[in-house]
Amino acid sequence: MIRRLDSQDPAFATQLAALAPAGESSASAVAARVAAIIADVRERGDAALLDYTRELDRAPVHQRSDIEVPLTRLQEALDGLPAEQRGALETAAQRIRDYHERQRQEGWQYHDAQGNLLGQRVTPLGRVGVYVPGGKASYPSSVLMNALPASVAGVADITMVVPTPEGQLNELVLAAACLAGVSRVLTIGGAQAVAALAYGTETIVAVDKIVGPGNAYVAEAKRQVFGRVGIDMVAGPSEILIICDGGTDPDWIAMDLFSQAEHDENAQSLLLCPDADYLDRVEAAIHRLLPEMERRDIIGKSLAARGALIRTRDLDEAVQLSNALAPEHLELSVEDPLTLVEGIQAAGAIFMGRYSAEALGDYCAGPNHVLPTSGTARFFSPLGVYDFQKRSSLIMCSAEGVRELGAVASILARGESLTAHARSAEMRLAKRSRAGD
Ligand SMILES: NC(=O)c1ccc[n+]([C@@H]2O[C@H](COP(=O)([O-])OP(=O)(O)OC[C@H]3O[C@@H](n4cnc5c(N)ncnc54)[C@H](O)[C@@H]3O)[C@@H](O)[C@H]2O)c1
Ligand SMILES: N[C@H](CO)Cc1c[nH]c[nH+]1
Ligand SMILES: [Zn+2]
Repeated sequence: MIRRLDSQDPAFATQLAALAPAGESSASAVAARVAAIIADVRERGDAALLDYTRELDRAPVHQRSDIEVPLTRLQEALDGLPAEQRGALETAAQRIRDYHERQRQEGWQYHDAQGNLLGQRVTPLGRVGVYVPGGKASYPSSVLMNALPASVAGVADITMVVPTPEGQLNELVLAAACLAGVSRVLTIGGAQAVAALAYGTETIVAVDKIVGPGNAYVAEAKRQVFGRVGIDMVAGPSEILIICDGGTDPDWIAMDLFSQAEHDENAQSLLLCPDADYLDRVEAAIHRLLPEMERRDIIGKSLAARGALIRTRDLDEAVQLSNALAPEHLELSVEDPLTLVEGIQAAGAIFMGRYSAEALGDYCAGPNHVLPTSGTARFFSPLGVYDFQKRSSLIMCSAEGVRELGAVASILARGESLTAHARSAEMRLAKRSRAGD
């Protein structure tokens, strides 16, 4: 059910490469389908949205108002939650907000030696679209993780889209949208929702940036509309990579592997450990615990397709392999994680020590659970407040301050044969700023 690999095996590199996400052929079929959906939504607007939502989500939507959830319904959902669920959601929201408040960037400025003011102004994006996945499961936690950083950044208009298969609203998702201060909720999903957010329709105002995870159709649609709007990242299926020294309860590790496998058949769960006996015990735990899982079919398929228990030479080699894979979630389930973490170069989120289950980060630890996947942690970061802030450079030259700058600019502009640039700078060297002075 889950393969065993050994890093000392000559075939290891090939075996590891075979665990990469789905290949080019399925990707190009998805790309073609997505391009057609985007073109259709651009052409037919709301009518196309209604058609795709009926076809792909099997939802009974016939007019524009059928795909919008009134804001009063969000408050009703929050008020109607059992006290235990409401408490958990509010605790998670508060912890996520507290963490993200620390990410907010402020502008800055200074005066140079010539008396010119230089600086950076930081402002929130005006309007963002938040994609909340909803095809195979509902994700109230993703509502909080996407919308709260936008709200902390000061985004005034947060449009949330979420598919509702068969038209079934999820009360926790609506309640989370209420807590996160979402401005508008539309029950649409997939490439059609991304297209509507990027280009606008009769009833949906186009946004400046689209964030949030989703399946292959959502990821591809975000890739295709990038440039028209900003996006956070192109996320693939969920991943977990665990480095263990053999000292953690094997049941805990088996369950941590399941926790990402249960998201998707294409999710990836890897365990790296130098102790072969320990890997035997984890494998036994996997076989014993899997039948108890509600989503055992998905977990089983995911572990068989992309999972592996890998014996490494030592923990240092495990760190090197992890750096090469740059996993979305990395657990350092070892005695001294603070030393091991020093060697980690790329990972979306790092969970340190035997108690730090990845699942805690998914819901309520505080850091964001929207993370780079498929090796993109080499250059992408977790979703954060910084994704909802933009920066403008500030330059204010004084009559005295311009002298040195103008002379330098003039020389460099003439070196580029850009006479207008040069003269624009030179004119300010000689004259006062106001005509007639
Ligand atoms: N990274 C994160 O933070 C995070 C959080 C939660 C979920 N996830 C991931 O997000 C994904 C969610 O996927 P999902 O499918 O459950 O929900 P989803 O909302 O991403 O996708 C559902 C939509 O896909 C579209 N779709 C499905 N089949 C299609 C087809 N044949 N043609 C065109 N469009 C089609 C439909 O429009 C449907 O509304 C999973 O991979 C999960 O692991 C990631
Ligand atoms: N593990 C997912 C991100 O890869 C996030 C999530 C939401 N709910 C449970 N898990
Ligand atoms: Zn998860």
